[in-house]
Amino acid sequence: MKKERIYLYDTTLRDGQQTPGIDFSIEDKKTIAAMLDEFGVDYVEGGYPGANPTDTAFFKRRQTARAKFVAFGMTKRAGVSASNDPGLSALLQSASDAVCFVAKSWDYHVRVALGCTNEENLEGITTSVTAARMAGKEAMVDCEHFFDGYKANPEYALACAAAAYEAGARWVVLCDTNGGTQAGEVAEIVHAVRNVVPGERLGIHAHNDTGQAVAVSLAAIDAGVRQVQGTLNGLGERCGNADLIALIPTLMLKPYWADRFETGIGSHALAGITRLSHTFDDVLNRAPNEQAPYAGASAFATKAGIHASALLKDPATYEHVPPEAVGNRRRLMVSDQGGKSNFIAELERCGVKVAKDDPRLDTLIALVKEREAAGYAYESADASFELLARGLLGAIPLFFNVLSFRCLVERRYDSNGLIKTVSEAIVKVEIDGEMRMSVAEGHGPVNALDIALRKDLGRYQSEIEDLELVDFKVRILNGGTEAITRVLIESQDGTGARWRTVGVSDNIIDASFQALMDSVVYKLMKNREMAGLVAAE
Ligand SMILES: CC(=O)SCCNC(=O)CCNC(=O)[C@H](O)C(C)(C)COP(=O)(O)OP(=O)(O)OC[C@H]1O[C@@H](n2cnc3c(N)ncnc32)[C@H](O)[C@@H]1OP(=O)(O)O
Ligand SMILES: CC(=O)C(=O)O
Repeated sequence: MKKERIYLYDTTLRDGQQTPGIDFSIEDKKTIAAMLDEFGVDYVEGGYPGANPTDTAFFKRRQTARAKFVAFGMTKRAGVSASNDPGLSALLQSASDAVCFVAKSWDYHVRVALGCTNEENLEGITTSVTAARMAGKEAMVDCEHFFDGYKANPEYALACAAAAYEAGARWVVLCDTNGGTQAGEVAEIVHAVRNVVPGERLGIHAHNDTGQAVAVSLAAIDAGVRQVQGTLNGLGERCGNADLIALIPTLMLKPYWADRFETGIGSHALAGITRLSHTFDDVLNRAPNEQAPYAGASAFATKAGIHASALLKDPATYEHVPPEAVGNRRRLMVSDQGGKSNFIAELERCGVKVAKDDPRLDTLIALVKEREAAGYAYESADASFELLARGLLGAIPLFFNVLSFRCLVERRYDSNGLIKTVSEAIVKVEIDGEMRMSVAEGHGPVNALDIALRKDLGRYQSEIEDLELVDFKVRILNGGTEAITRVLIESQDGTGARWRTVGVSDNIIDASFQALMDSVVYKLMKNREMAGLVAAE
């Protein structure tokens, strides 16, 4: 059976830009357009030329090599001719391959938001599409509020879709602008629209206000539309748009879709989708969503011993698709939910081999479970786990011995009576039989301790110069005056490697110091490339 083509339309740079807190620079836009182009989507909607200086400048030249570069904007205003509408002119003069017009298709909006007649709105659609085509551009129309409009006045919503189609729009896109339409309703309405516009000219643009944007988009495809609009990581106004990072693998890997449809994305590119998702988060300067379908760090992770045991026998037992297909990886994590299989897999990842019947493995598991009950979280602290395991199963050199540490937080008043809070720390360590004492001031007690600990480690000092703390999280595990505190620290070094360590105590400074110590010791151990050297033989 010949597969039908689904066209992928990305609106990250336009609807994504409408997300609260998102403000792309022109350089961001160029980077993102290039990423999308290389990935293989069919259309990149670059923004709204004429609406702001960034978008106007961005449309001075074509920004994609392969994908069609689309300018977005509204249809001609009522009461002016096409040639006298500055908004329309900006779209037509932009260096785009296509123009996507947003048009009203709900008579209530025509009356309230536009304040013109239904006929004037239809005329605006026809005139705008014709003008874009005459300018040599592919024209398409986003029928705003189409589903709500159809429910209120089906004849008028259909007349808007038909006007766009009859004027020669390549795509008539049905938008669930307020994001409340249910998947079943969308399917029903798409079937009705196909009486006036053929499915191969219809698109869907869904918002995620009920958490169903991907489901709604798939329902529309099932009902006959052949273009789907969405964004990277589901960015978009309010709760976002259909997430292309979830939608594309579903279309390509699930036989229900893949047996009938194809996209312009190859399987090699699909294996880069996790990287695409994370690189995009980097551009936004935000942490990736660990639970994101397909691309999240937890998407193929398990803590559960029963799952890990079966996964090691055959990954298909607990995976709906192979993680490699989307460039992600399987993670069997150690925790109080894990059995021997989780531990053996994690130890192997660290380069430590241990037999399933080695009694030290039972000791390690018991120790991890006991410590987790006390508040440690080893699934989030890979380096602390490795140190614990290597200490128990093999050997870790005693690089240095901390004899004591002290922390002081003092509130001082200067001569003008202004308050200044100062943190000071003193750390005493013994290295090669010699005692060294370091004193440091910091922005807070933990910062002061960190500086003091890393100030003078004798012959190891040069090895930790590139060590950097990149994240510090504190969690109070129980309330009251005897609260237990868990500190998680993320560190990195000049090689770009990152590792996480944990400390737990009823004293936040003590918990922080444990996590700091683990970070430094892990770095020294990593430097020596100890993998294999301390394996439990
Ligand atoms: C569903 C969506 O996401 S659609 C995309 C929404 N995105 C944006 O609005 C972002 C970019 N927008 C902008 O920068 C500005 O709104 C501009 C530059 C487009 C227009 O700015 P202004 O001229 O100051 O108008 P303003 O934003 O106040 O109001 C929008 C106007 O467009 C009109 N309009 C809205 N949709 C349409 C349409 N499809 N066709 C014709 N006119 C329309 C409104 O009736 C309103 O007209 P009015 O000024 O006579 O009341
Ligand atoms: C066009 C658009 O973004 C919408 O209707 O939601």
